[in-house]
Amino acid sequence: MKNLNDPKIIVALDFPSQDPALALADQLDPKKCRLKVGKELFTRSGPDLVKALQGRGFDIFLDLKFHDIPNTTSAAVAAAAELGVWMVNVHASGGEKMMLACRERLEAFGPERPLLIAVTVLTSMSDDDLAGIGIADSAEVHVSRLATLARNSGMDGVVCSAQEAARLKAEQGSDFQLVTPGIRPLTADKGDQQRIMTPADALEAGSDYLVIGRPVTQAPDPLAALEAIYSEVASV
Ligand SMILES: O=C(O)c1cc(=O)[nH]c(=O)n1[C@@H]1O[C@H](COP(=O)(O)O)[C@@H](O)[C@H]1O
Repeated sequence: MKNLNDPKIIVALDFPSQDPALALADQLDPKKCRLKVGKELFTRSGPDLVKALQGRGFDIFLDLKFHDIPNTTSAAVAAAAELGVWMVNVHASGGEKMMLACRERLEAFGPERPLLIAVTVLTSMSDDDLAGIGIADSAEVHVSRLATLARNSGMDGVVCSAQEAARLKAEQGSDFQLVTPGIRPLTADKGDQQRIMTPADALEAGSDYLVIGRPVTQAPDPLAALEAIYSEVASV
């Protein structure tokens, strides 16, 4: 991993409450990773926890995957920007008007606004799961469609599987940020993820940021697990 001032690994702090989240953060280094605060932790511990993590020097990806009518979603994104988070996300399935409203609302925050990212198809979903919600296309095709919609709606990038990264970089261009969860080091369990890739393969494929949760947070020594991933990708 070449540039440690722009850490490419985002550790998902999927903890039930503030204490274990801060305990893990205190074992990590803001020069080596960013942190993701998601639904469970934010619902319990809220903006104060985000501020506590920012106070420790970490950039925060607020992963609340907003998906609602344009007025509601854009107001939520503005609230995230006021919190000073580095990245915030919405569901691309919310549509063009919703995403455009979010982007327009963020303009007021100037160049320091958060990166605005759209979730395409969740990495826990297979082609069969998509069929179950009435989408006959493969995940790869549907992700491409949603990524094009997201770019045309002013998004800075998308959340997708690293399996789709090479195709999306070719289709959307190198500036369009690819944030890829479903990352599994060679020795890790797949868990509930379906569309997975190793950290090194994901970076090779064009991922800009790797979102990694349990392989780090559930490891007996989380810092050692993070360092092992850095070693695994050292040549990329
Ligand atoms: O938006 C996300 O971060 C996200 C999107 C997606 O499609 N899949 C996905 O796993 N995530 C998040 O990425 C993290 C993955 O965690 P692990 O599976 O434990 O590595 C979780 O916090 C998920 O909420």
